[in-house]
Amino acid sequence: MVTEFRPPRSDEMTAYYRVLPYANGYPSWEPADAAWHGGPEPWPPQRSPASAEQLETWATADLRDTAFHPIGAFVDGVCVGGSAMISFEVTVPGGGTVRMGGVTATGVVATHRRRGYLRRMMQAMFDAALERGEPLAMLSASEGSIYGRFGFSPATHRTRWELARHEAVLRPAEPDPGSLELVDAARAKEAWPPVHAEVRRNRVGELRPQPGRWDGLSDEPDGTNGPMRYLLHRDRHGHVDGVANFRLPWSPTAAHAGTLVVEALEATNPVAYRALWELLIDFDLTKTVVAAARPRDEPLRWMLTNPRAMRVTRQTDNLWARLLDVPRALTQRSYSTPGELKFTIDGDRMCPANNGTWQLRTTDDTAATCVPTDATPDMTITPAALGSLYFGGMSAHHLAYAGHVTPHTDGAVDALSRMFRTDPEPHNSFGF
Ligand SMILES: CC(=O)SCCNC(=O)CCNC(=O)[C@H](O)C(C)(C)COP(=O)(O)OP(=O)(O)OC[C@H]1O[C@@H](n2cnc3c(N)ncnc32)[C@H](O)[C@@H]1OP(=O)(O)O
Repeated sequence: MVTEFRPPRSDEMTAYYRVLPYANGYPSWEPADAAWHGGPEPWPPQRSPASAEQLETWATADLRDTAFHPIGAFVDGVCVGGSAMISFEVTVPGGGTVRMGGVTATGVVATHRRRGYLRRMMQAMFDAALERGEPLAMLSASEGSIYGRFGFSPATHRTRWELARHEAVLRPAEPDPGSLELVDAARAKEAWPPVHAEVRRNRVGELRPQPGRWDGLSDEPDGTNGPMRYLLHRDRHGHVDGVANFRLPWSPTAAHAGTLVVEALEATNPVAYRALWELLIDFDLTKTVVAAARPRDEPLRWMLTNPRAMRVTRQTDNLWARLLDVPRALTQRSYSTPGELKFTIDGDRMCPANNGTWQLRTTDDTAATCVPTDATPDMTITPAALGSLYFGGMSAHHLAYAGHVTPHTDGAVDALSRMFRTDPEPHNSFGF
């Protein structure tokens, strides 16, 4: 038996897709009570396996895409597993961007699982990302127990909340000098990228969108979910500074009838943000608003006269991060305070160059250095914990309490927390 882990050849691309759950109509994520989509179903609606034509379309597009790096597991020439990394840029603390390999499209056929094929594909993808100069990897995890062993750890989070219309009363504010407009998909496609570009500059965790990111926006109904609706906000000068899209799905049950589902809402300033929500939370003939992929630190809560009216129905990790090249990644973000930390990493089997003791020095001008040192470390950090700390959304104290950070000197965890924490929290509004 010959087992290989390598990129699929162009004539193997459709076989490669056939091993992936989403191409087969199999579920792609775990069931959950309050599903990520707005509806009440715990799993996404059933999909048919992709047609031969669909597979060809994906293959043609992905073969042209220089940012798409597929990998396959082949047994005697037959593809039994697949994964891919997409080259992205992600916003990091300080507002800069870092090159990142986003792991996606992962599956091993059910007959070949638990034989180490994913581990081998992951190692090959890490090695290739390092060669391309990507010091970070990220992914969204189908199940929470799989990816910690590869050094990933939650870096951004998302929240699903519901708001009953009769309780959704906003605190008074100055009148909005701008305006709102309902538009079609073609207009939304034009308006969205510049709004997202500005949001992305100011939000740690946001990704530079892939080409074609908004191509799928449409006015066509999606079964009982109905058509997508698009709402723009313009400032007093007519510049678009906020966009939202939402649906009004049909429901067979009285309990879920009258739900307005907000798919996404992005605004570059608080006035646009408030104006978009003001319309959506008081939409005639609805009774509930559901937003399924929102940041944990949603300011709308604090615009309500009754903050408790926003009921969180699900909160979990979103993107997980993994530092592939510790010194390179750490010197590409900036830090809240100047300082110096010496920390040890050991046990990183997949990226062994990360092991050792490092001295991280940050200064007022936000430049940082990270070099090997023989000095006594202030703490030991697990490779995975560094992924959570990197984006600044995870408490160093929590990680120490849970045993992921072991302090060796007094005040080490306080210093780690002061230097790494970010506000607002990291968030990313779309995945990959
Ligand atoms: C980033 C994304 O794309 S998320 C989508 C992931 N895909 C899916 O969930 C689809 C269904 N599942 C699958 O196709 C496969 O089970 C995969 C891809 C998750 C894992 O592939 P495998 O080849 O079976 O994984 P592999 O044998 O390399 O396992 C490596 C380790 O992870 C563990 N592991 C693998 N899958 C799971 C799981 N679902 N739950 C818990 N542990 C798991 C293995 O036990 C093994 O543990 P070890 O390090 O202690 O030896």
